[in-house]
Amino acid sequence: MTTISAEPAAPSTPAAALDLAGVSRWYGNVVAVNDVTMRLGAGVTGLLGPNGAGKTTLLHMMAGFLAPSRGTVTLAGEPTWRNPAVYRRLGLVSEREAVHGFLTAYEFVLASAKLHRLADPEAAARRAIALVEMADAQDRRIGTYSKGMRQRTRVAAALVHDPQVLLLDEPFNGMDPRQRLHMMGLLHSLGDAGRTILFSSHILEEVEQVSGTVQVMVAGRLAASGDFRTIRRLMTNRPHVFAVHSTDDRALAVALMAEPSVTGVELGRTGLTVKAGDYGAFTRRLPKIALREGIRVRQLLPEDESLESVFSYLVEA
Ligand SMILES: Nc1ncnc2c1ncn2[C@@H]1O[C@H](COP(=O)(O)OP(=O)(O)OP(=O)(O)O)[C@@H](O)[C@H]1O
Repeated sequence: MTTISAEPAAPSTPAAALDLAGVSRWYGNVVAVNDVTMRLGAGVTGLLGPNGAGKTTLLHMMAGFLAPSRGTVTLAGEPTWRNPAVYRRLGLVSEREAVHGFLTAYEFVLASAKLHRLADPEAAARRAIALVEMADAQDRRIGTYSKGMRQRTRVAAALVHDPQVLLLDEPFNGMDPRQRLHMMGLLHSLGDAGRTILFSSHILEEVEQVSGTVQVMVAGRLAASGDFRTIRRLMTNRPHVFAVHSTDDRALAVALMAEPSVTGVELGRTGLTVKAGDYGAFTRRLPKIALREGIRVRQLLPEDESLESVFSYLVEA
């Protein structure tokens, strides 16, 4: 993990909890967020879920940009929707946001400071830029920056008013590994300084590396939440599904049913569908069983490895 040399200042007021109580949001017939209840406190939380799970909608409701159709989002007890007092305590880095390439980072962040009507916008812009380690490049045009530098500039703009809560929508998208590490270090140090940081991602590894706590969303619902080790265990211990075809599927099915690593076998027209609790144990055992039974395995294909299926397992669990 890279370390951030500029010591991030703690927010001027301590972090307050962001509370979601029975929050739903629908667009016509589409239920984007369905009855989500969660509490976020100081530190880094990852919001994990496949595309379309409702992460962006949830973040926008948290930030007060979107009204919940039902339920409430509150920061330290105050609703975030239509509440300018709360906007001063929150920052949002949205997923896609065009930044004028002809501006310098300093000009861009300064504009954000002025929008917030800060007493000393110049000092606030310089402080936020130092926090994301962009001071050296702050007078260059944004058009000349790398993706990671542009992203850090947007984080600086969202931090310029020293918010207690920072929400980031897919901040690692399109970054190379070095830029990722840098951004991870930055989020860590902001969280360690007492801010409430929530970032969304559809990649478990990303969330694992940055956050202590993970909230998993699937199809608008909160499917799981907890420490990343618990989430990882839930995801890797799920049953794996394999398509198996051999010279004698019927005999192989009988032999497999006696195997402890196998939790289900189905004989179909094109072969067997086998469910196994442990991926490694099953793939090691199968050739041995086939040899013992005098059967030749013609095909072994894992069937169920899409991200969506992993997530839907969590919903069913
Ligand atoms: N303005 C809108 N009008 C209609 N449907 C919408 C609107 N915004 C989002 N949706 C739908 O709500 C659901 C959740 O979308 P959302 O963007 O919140 O998910 P997400 O997890 O952020 O996914 P992604 O990472 O792909 O942005 C999707 O089915 C999406 O099509």
